[in-house]
Amino acid sequence: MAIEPENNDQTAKTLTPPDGPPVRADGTVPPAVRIQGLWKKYGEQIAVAGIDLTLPAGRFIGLVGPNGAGKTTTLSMVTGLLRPDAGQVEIGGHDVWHDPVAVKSRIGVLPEGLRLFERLSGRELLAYIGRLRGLPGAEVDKRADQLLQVLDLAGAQNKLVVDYSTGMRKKIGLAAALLHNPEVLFLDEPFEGVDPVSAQTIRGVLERYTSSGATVVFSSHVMELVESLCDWVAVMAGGRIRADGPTAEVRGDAPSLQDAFLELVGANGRAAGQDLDWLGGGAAR
Ligand SMILES: Nc1ncnc2c1ncn2[C@@H]1O[C@H](COP(=O)(O)OP(=O)(O)OP(=O)(O)O)[C@@H](O)[C@H]1O
Repeated sequence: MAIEPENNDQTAKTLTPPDGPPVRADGTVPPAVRIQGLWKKYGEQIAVAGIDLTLPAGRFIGLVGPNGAGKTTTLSMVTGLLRPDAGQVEIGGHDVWHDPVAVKSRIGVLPEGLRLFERLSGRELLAYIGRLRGLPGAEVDKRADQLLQVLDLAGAQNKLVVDYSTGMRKKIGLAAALLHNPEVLFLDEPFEGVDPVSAQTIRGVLERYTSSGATVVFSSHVMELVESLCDWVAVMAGGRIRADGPTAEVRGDAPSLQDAFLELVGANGRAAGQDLDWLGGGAAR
């Protein structure tokens, strides 16, 4: 499918946010994300139990928590993909549900279980997303070339997305989320299923992106990764925020963020498989 680029500078000016965090008229910078009283229940299951959380702009932020903590549900509500039962979310000072266009032009999202247009090539997918974002064709071409190159997808740019591997899907999804140079990028488990070389590549792209003043919020279970990448963390468990703040503060006196995390979510000292006395090659069957 050929998508002809069209020059539409005016729309691009409206939709493309400036580099770095936005500044209010009084010179202050609104937080990247402000969450107040956010609730979500699925039937009787409380997934998110009325959380309040403020994430500052220009940081590399990790949202961590055990399986079922409510991370995906929170990120889905914060990015406008899932309607909360109650509560309010603002991105850069704009309400996610009352001002969706302003919010969506400022954010990039790599959701969990990413759905892509499978019958487009990687290159066509970026061209299509660029047009949806209102970017001029020539600018989309330039950015797509650079993103495909940096993410090591240039050789696969004409391959259909349906034929991409898991890691390649993450990378083309990341390219699509970055194409319009958002102020805040939300990534749900961006490193899951990604080989160490690709993980290093993604990491480099994200570090470069935050160094220019943009904000990354990503969820992960890999504590070493979060500790080495993030300067701010929020720890979730049972639908609540257990701790949040600069990584060093949340870690406190614990030897590592992993230890602090286990303490915070109440998993320290939990018996690890003592009851499985039948398990193991040498045990009687
Ligand atoms: N669509 C749904 N219907 C019913 N329950 C759901 C649904 N989505 C999530 N839940 C429940 O809500 C809770 C939070 O789930 P969520 O996926 O947000 O957690 P998570 O922290 O992202 O977990 P993981 O790290 O395993 O991906 C869990 O108990 C889960 O079973």
